[in-house]
Amino acid sequence: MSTVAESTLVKFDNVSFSYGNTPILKGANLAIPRGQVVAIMGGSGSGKTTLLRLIGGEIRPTAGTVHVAGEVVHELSRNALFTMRRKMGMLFQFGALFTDLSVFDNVAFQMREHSNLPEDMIRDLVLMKLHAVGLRGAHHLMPVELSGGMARRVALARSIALDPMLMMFDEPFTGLDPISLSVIGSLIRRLTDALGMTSILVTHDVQESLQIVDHVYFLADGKIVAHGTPDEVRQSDAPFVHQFIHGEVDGPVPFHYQARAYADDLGIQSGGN
Ligand SMILES: Nc1ncnc2c1ncn2[C@@H]1O[C@H](COP(=O)(O)OP(=O)(O)OP(=O)(O)O)[C@@H](O)[C@H]1O
Repeated sequence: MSTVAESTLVKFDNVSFSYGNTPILKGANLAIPRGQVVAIMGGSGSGKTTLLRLIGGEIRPTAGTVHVAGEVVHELSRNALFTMRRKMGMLFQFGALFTDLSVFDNVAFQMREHSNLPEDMIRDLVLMKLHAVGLRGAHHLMPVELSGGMARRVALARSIALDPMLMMFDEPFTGLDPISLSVIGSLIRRLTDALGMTSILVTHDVQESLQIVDHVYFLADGKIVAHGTPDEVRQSDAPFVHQFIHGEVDGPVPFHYQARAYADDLGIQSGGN
């Protein structure tokens, strides 16, 4: 019997994870309700992508449990994990399109691979997904003919081809001009609502994500150290949250990578004696 509430889609219970001897997550706790768009923020290398990979079952926690839709991901059989993954869509920053396939065939690809739908139905579904991202008229183009923003929208249409329950976005805004960036942001929000999905966004783009998310989680030192609604985080006095939201160079997330004393590197004696 599942102990995870019906309304919770993703839950981390005391999850730890290490790459070799390097601990990345150290007892992280997190609960993401169904239907929400949430952002995970944290310093570079804090483990945000690792968190997504744990949800997708690509890697296993060294301690604790990751629940998705009431199932413990790392206890699933190979087949069950495969089925679960088909309910997850992923859009990564460098999630390139197949360059030798048209826009239409890029979006149709997964439907053809993973369903027995007849071609006329695939055609209608592909055009519907492309319409949702505003690119039905571009179905015949090749990826090389698209702008960066259009390519990202096609990748988005492709990632929702199989109507996922959960979408994971890793840096979806990187490299986009301001207009394309807000188009992608509002599409993430609108598609999540219209398709009844849940979306997790890993991003450094604070201002854009605060416009579209329901909740923000801050990851630091292997744990979720703070979370709240956009209004709560904007008003937060917590130093870590403040540094992030206001883009301050130094703070709890240090500017300098940990180093020995400067004097030692320069080969001079440090002061005092
Ligand atoms: N396959 C791997 N093997 C060993 N170390 C890894 C591997 N993948 C990531 N790491 C390390 O684990 C840490 C966390 O990586 P992760 O990609 O989860 O961070 P992140 O928060 O997404 O970072 P960024 O914002 O810079 O993308 C980093 O220090 C990274 O160098």
